[in-house]
Amino acid sequence: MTTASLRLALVGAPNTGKTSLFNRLTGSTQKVANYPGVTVERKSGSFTTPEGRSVTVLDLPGTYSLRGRSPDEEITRDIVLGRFDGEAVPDLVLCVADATNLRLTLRLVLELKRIGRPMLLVLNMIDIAKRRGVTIDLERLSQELALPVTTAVAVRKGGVDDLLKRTDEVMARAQEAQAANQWTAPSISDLKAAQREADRIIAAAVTLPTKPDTLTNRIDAVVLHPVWGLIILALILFVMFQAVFSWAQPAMELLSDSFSTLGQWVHDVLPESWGLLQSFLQNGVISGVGSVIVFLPQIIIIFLFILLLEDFGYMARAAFLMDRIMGGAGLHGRAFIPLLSSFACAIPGIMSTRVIDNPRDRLTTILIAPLMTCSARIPVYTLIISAFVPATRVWGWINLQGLVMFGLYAAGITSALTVSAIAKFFLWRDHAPAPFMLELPDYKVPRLRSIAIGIFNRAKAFLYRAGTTILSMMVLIWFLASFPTAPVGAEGPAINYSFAAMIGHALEPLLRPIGFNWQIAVALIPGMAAREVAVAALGTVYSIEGGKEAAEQIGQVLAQKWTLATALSLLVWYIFAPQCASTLAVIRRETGSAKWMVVTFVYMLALAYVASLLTFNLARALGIN
Ligand SMILES: Nc1nc2c(ncn2[C@@H]2O[C@H](COP(=O)(O)OP(=O)(O)OP(=O)(O)O)[C@@H](O)[C@H]2O)c(=O)[nH]1
Ligand SMILES: [Mg+2]
Repeated sequence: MTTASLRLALVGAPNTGKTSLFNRLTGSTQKVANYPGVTVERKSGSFTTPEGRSVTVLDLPGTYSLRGRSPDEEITRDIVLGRFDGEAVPDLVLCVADATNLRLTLRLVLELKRIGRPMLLVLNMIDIAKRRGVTIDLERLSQELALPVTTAVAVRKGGVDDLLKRTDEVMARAQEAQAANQWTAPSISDLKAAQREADRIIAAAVTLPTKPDTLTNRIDAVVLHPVWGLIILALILFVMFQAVFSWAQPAMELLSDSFSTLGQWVHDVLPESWGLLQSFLQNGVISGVGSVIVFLPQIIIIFLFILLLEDFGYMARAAFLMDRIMGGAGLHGRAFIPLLSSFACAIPGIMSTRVIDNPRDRLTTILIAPLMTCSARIPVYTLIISAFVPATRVWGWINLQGLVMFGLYAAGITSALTVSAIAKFFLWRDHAPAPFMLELPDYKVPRLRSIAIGIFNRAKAFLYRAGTTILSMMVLIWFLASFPTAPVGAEGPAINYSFAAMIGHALEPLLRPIGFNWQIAVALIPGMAAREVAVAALGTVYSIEGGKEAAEQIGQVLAQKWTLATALSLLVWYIFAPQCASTLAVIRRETGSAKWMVVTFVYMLALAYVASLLTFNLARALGIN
């Protein structure tokens, strides 16, 4: 037995459970969801087989063929063929199939055989196949394909035991299983021939139940209905935003009170002569970082909804429903899931545009993804909404704050569609998007474990940001807002003499037309590191300015210091402004040029300024002050 690590690659059609297998084998927590195109990168992990072989396993994007039609499929092709930079060909190709739907994976298996690498076919989701009464003659299948075949249930403990055993067996005979690489890119007629062969093998080895699964069809009859479907989609989103405000409230108040108490405690415990440290801890660290962490309950609720819908299998349906509307705006149906992922954060959203094969369709999607309301905007929106929108109910049952939040999300979506329509009109009028094809997965009962992991990962990322980017920005802002100290005998709050005030006042003339004061100007620049920083920065600036009454809640301070017109203008600013440096960096990486990064920055900034200018002046003209 060799001591060098064996290299194993997970290859298969999209949504067959490759990442679930990867997680089960390696103990990782990579993202799993019930729609095609979740994985768009190569991920590696390791484990040891029962016989003690150490294995490096690669999780790859799903693909129907090695032709490499889109950037994510190219990654899979290059790894499998050994063309990926710094990566040797895999020692074993683990071909993963959905046991309830073998057609497309078997065609891929026939193509993969031409590479001449040792292979093992895994029929995953055998639990579902059994429940539905699908019977598969494994011996016959193995004979027909001339390959070893095993079954697995990636999501169940012990569900990969047989797979591990078979991996050892195959590796022991790996030398014999090798052959020369005869792969060439298949033509359409090659694919058709392979599909006929796959269908023949399925007819020989698989018996389908007499009563096919009708639950998925019954749900789809309602959910995909051209009218009911859209109403249901709108209702789901509506309930989600209502929940974000109503359910999160108690937890947020608890967190907010805890941070105030902590701040007060630090204030009381430290001797008066330690004023600088006192101010640093209370105003910089606790009030700054605390003002962001308070939003954790909202982030958790929004992700609970999104993850449940993803795992249930609804998201691919939503993409299908939105295809017509998106097509009208010049977007490909495949853009839906990347745009939806951008609700979490534009960065994974932009990365998941890799599933779009046409470069123009992909670029349009990348350009508008930052307009979708990412979760970093939630703190900014919530802070301003809670300070200025009364928590009353409209028609007795609709939470007004939730309604405004819904409106802000809708504004983000509408503007994204508009920008796409404009881009299409001016840049590529002659280009018609290719027809949209997406396999609709069967509905599955959401798995508690993967929902929990998803929420945990999101919460961790959020807290990590609070502890790193946001904390370090807060230290900087506290410093800028505290130094230089006020000269002896000076009047007014000391902050008026600080660097922060100097910077803020320098920028103020530019921002006054849109209703921003110098404190907002100070918050916007560090807000480029992460949007939430703006909230924390306002917290720090106002709490230093407030002096003794600093324990007051930031929301109450804003309600006193800003006019409603300013608040509205800032909300609108946050819909459009390119307030995130990491997103710009990812645009540069994914488009391979600085050009599109600059284009995004400029168009979003222009949009933000004009929209805020209109909002502020309109609000004042209407007498809202
Ligand atoms: N019941 C059951 N569900 C499974 C099994 N394996 C995966 N799933 C579910 O199938 C869905 C897809 O799983 P993923 O692991 O994301 O599939 P993937 O092949 O990585 O998908 P892509 O990255 O999009 O190619 C998820 O909802 C999983 O929970 C299984 O063996 N049994
Ligand atoms: Mg995957």
